[in-house]
Amino acid sequence: MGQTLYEKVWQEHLVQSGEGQLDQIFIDTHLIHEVTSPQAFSMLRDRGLPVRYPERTIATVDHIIPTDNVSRPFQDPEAEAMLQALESNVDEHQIRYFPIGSPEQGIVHVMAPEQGLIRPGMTVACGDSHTSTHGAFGAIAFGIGTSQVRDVLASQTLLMPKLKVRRIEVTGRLRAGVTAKDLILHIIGRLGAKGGVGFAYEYGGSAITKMTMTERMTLCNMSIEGGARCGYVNPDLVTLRYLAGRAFTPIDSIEALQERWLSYASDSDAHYDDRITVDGNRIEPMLTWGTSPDQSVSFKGRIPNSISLGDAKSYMGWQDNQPIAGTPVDVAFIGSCTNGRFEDFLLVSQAIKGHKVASSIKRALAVPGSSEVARRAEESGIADIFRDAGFEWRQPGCSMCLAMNPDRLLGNEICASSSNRNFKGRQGSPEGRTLLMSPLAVAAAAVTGKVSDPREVFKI
Ligand SMILES: CC(C)[C@H](C(=O)O)[C@@H](O)C(=O)O
Ligand code: SF4
Repeated sequence: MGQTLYEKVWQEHLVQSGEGQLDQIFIDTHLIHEVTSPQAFSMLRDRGLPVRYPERTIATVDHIIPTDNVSRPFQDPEAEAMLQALESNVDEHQIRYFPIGSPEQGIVHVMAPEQGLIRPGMTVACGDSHTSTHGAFGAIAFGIGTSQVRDVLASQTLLMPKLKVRRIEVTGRLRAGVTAKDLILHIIGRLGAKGGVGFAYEYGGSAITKMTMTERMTLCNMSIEGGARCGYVNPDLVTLRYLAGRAFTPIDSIEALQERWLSYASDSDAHYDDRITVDGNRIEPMLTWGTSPDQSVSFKGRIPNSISLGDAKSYMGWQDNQPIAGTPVDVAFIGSCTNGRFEDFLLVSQAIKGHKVASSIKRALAVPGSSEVARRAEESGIADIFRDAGFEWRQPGCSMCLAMNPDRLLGNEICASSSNRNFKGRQGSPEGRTLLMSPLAVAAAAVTGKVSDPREVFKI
C-alpha cells in the first residue's frame, strides 16, 4: 500500500521510534520570534547548553511591533524587553535574524515561505500555533510550546506523537468572490474547532489544485483553528513555480531536487484514517458570528437559535435568528499571517478602486504581512489605492490580530477582521468583538460600514 506525504516525511525524519508512544523526529527548520523564544533560551542557558544547529534556526520579529511607529526604544517596556532578549540571543548563538527594517522581516509565517525557507518534505517547527501555514508547501509544520522550543534549540529534535491523517477532498472550484478563507471557515464550521484533534489535515481535490500558494497558505494556516496540529497540500507544479528563484531556494541540482520534492506527494493508493468531501462549487462567502472559529454563517445566514451557544451570543450581543448582514461594523482590519500576503492586498485593491471607507468606520487598517509585501505593494501602487480609499497603510507586523502591540479594539467595538481568531478579548479590549472573514469581505464592510456580502458590494 502507498503512503501519505505525512508518513513519508515522518519516516524520513524519524530519529527514534517510540513504539506507539512519542517518536523522536528531526526538525529541518526552526523558526523563532520574540514572544516564545526568550524563555527557551534562558532554559538553555540554565543548563549550559549551546544551540545544536544554529544554521537551522531563523529569527524574526512580528507580534510586538507598533505598526505606526517602529522607532526604538518601544513605548511599551515589555515589548522592548522581548525584542532586546531576542537580539541578544541571536547574537550570542550566531542565529540568522531578520530585524525590523530589513527587507526580509515579517510575520514569521509570511516571511519564511517568501524567502524560500520552506520546501516540500521538510519538518518545520516554531513556537507559534499558526506554523501549520507552512504545510502549504508539502511540509510537516506545527506549532510548539516554549519548552519544546528549548528542545529543538538544544537537540534539533522533538518528541512527538504521530498523528492520524484526514483527507479533505474539495471538489469542483470556488466560485468568483469566494476565497480560501471562506473555504476554511466552512470546513472548520462543519468539523468543529476540535474536530481535527489528533489529525493532520491533507487538503486535496480539484479546488485545491487550482489554488495559488497564497490561498493554500490561508487554508493551512487555519488548520489549527480546526484542532489539527498541521495541515498540508501535496506539492505540485504550483509549489515548484512559487519556489523558483526565491532567496533561500537551492540553485544547485534544482531539477533533481524538484523531482524529489514532487515525490513526497501522497501516493494514489495511500491509506487515510478518515476522509471527507466538500463540494467546492457550493461554498459561500462566510464569516464568524461567535467567539470560536467554528461559529460561522454565510452572509445570507442568521444567528442560530441553539441555547448551547448562549454564552457566545450574549458576549457578541446578538438576538436569536438575527440576520448577520447589515450589522454595523466599527473597525476594519486587513492583515495577519492568514491574509496579509501580497495577493490578498492585490485582490482587495482591484475591488476597492473608486470606493471610500464609510464615514461610520472608526479605523480601517491595512497591514502588510512582511517588508516584502510592503515593498511590492508600494511599487505596484497598491498601497496608494488603499490610502486613497481611506485605509491607514501600516508597517508590517501582527498588528490587530492580537493585542501584543498598540493596535487594539476599544470598548465593545466590532471588528471585521481578516485574521484567524475571534476569542473573547482577542483584539485587545475585554469586550471587543471580532468577525472573521476574507479580506474581500472586510473591504466590503469597510466601504459600506456594515457586514455585507462582498459579491454584492463589488459586483463580482
Ligand atoms: C504569541 C503566539 C505564541 C501565539 C500563537 O501561538 O499562535 C500567537 O501568534 C497567536 O496567534 O495567538
Ligand atoms: S498574525 Fe496573528 S495569528 Fe499570525 S502569528 Fe501573528 S498573532 Fe499569531
